[in-house]
Amino acid sequence: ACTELYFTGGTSPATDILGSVSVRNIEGKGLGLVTHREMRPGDLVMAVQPVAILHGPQDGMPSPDALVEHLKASWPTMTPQHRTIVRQMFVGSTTTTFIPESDQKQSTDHDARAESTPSTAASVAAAVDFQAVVSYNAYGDAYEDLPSLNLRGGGPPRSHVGIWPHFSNINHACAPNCVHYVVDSTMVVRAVQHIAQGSELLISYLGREDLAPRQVRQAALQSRYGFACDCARCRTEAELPEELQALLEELYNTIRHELALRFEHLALAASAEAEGLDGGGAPYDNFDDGWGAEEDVEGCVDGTDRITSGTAAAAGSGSRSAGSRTAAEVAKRSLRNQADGFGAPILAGARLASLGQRLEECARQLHLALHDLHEDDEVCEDVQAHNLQAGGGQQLPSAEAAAAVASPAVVTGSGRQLTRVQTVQAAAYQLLELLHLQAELAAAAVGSGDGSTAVGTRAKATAAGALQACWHVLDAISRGSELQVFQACKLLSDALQASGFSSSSKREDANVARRLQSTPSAAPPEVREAAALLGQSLLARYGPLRGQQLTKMTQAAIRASRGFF
Ligand SMILES: C[S@@+](CC[C@H](N)C(=O)[O-])C[C@H]1O[C@@H](n2cnc3c(N)ncnc32)[C@H](O)[C@@H]1O
Repeated sequence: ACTELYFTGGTSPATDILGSVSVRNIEGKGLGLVTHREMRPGDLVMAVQPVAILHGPQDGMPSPDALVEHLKASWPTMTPQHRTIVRQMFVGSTTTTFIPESDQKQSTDHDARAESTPSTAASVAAAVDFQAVVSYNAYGDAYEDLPSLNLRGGGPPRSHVGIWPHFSNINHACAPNCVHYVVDSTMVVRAVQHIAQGSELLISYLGREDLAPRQVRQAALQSRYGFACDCARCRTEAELPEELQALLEELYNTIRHELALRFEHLALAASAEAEGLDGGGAPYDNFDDGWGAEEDVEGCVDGTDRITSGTAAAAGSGSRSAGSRTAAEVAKRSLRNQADGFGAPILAGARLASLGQRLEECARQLHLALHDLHEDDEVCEDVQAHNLQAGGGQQLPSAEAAAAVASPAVVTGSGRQLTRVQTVQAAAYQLLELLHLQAELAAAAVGSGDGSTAVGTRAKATAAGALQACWHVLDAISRGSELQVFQACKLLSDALQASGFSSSSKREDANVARRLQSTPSAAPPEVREAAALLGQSLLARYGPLRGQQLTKMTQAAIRASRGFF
């Protein structure tokens, strides 16, 4: 259902499409949305039009305050149904009384009568806490779904801040069973897992912060939405040994506040050097990575987050790249942007080597912790442990530990409950991303030399392994997310290039999806495997697409991912 939405230029369904779902009281959470039938990955939960929305340029997302003013101003002309929806929205307390479905129409009619004159509408408006409605229910992002924007031939991506009916009833989980995104002005929600009939439908409120360890996620949710998250992932992570939880937090801080910045500095220095400037001596800690201080993030529209307060949206630039990319992504993007100016001397240089050592040391610590966890974990059936046990833990050299941590075999768990190992990997996601980047750079540096050394081959294997591990981590905690789709695109592009199935020319790449579909057996196994992973991500995000539609969506996703990384 609703696949046309992705392909037709800017037109949105005139009416809301709602799957078989309804609002229920959920213990400890107030209201929530449950499904009346079993759902599969890709099933549509809803495609709904906003009650109120403001658009802006990508780097100028409208502020929550502007949305508050917009709501107030449009109140008199809003449909009675929309007014009722807004008045019943969560405003900071979970004591909202649940209105049974059978009474909802009645109450809507009653509200419509009560507000039929402008003066009653004005007095009702005075009683609505618009600020709180926006704080707890609005959602903003620096851009809409990029592959479908691409398909619809839309112009530059627009930012948006809005409120959508039904969507605002969905509660949060750190490894949710649904994905959500905006196409034009339509909010689309789809199931990304098998969901049993009667289960609660859940999304993530966190954006990229869902790649952080439990303490960081919990602090964000508490300060922005006022609740202590007790989801399955949080509970599993809370049961990890305390030292391991502390290590994950430490690794997260090291990666985010130190190593990603150093990688970015390396990129800037490289480009300065390429231009003949003396950029190499600048202290890395003077670089602004676009994240701002941790405290600054609080209370802003954080990328894919909902709005957290009426204060200025997206502190700083208001763009998703500042608000919700991981620090590793920022570094990656920066490096790729500079790719033209990159010279082998920098890539092969001492700085890359010392960064690599720091990363490998982090990976070694994580490897040892995973090794202990595995030994400790008698029922860890779906974890293939060979790479955890390789080298007997303590003795494993750090480079091999890095390769082992980056191996996707660690995260092949397919059970519906996250394993403890999967929660550890998810909390260390940014380490995997940087390992991938570092290995890719190392391979490129060797490649620019004699191009065929064992070091280069190993680096390439580590890079591919780390990228696959990233995909699997995302499959466990945010299947169907934009990031998972884009990581799959990168995997496919890399596999195509490595196998020689496709040249690196863009024109050639644009035909990749078509060729893969028409002659799948002609593709080498690693290409078919990467194409299958991309297919899974696309199914979860966009529902079942067939023939031409799937080909077009694959091409659009690959194009959009190029602009992203
Ligand atoms: C957009 S509303 C979601 C619907 C809301 N539960 C209601 O009663 O209308 C967001 C609020 O729901 C509550 N909430 C969402 N996810 C929760 C969770 N996992 N645990 C507890 N409360 C949650 C929090 O109070 C949060 O501020």
